[in-house]
Amino acid sequence: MTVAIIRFGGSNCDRDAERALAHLEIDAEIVWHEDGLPANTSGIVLPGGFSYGDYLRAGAMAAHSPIMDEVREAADDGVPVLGICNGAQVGCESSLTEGAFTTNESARFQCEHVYLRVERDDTPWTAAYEKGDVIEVPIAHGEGRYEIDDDRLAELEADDRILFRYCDEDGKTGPDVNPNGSKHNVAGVLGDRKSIAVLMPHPERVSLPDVGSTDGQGILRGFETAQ
Ligand SMILES: NC(=O)CC[C@H](N)C(=O)O
Repeated sequence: MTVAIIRFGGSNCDRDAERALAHLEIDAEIVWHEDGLPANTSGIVLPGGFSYGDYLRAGAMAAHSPIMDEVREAADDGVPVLGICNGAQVGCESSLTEGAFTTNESARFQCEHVYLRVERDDTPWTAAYEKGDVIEVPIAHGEGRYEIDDDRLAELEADDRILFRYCDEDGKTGPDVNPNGSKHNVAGVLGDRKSIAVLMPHPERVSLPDVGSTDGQGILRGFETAQ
């Protein structure tokens, strides 16, 4: 089992993901996007960063790399795919997941710890938690406001495809605990199967005990659970 962490020009959280996965003894390697997916790929991380300097819209240019066609095919074959922050933006821009991550309501880059409520626990990414659990995970983005049209959001909610919502310490969601103005406090969503997920917060930054919290480990363990 090898998780391919796809590096685009401007990715900067690829090594963080590699270290966090190594700590969990999940085999992973960084793959330059122009080299294509290795044949033994059993999982895919679209890491955080500023691919192509966030030109046009964050993630929009990386979404056009030919490797994203391979990612789509692998995802359709059931290979687990996790998009983190800029990777979440790439995921939405390449239609792996629905909606878009747009400029924060504050119009500023925000770097802070937030609370997330686990909205369902029957996915590889959340099997380590219980539905309703609250985890603390950092955000670091300027374009993290989840946007989607109302009808489509209602369908996603009816299909139970919202994975995480921003909340307070007690798990209450609402406009006052919404760091970036995301619609319905959405912080992470599933694609058209449970093995495809994207989220704006950074689980790989709270996975090593040395950095003070391991709340994000369960999300990365999805690569084991999905096998
Ligand atoms: N940490 C990141 O991945 C940065 C995300 C993105 N480029 C933004 O600022 O919105």
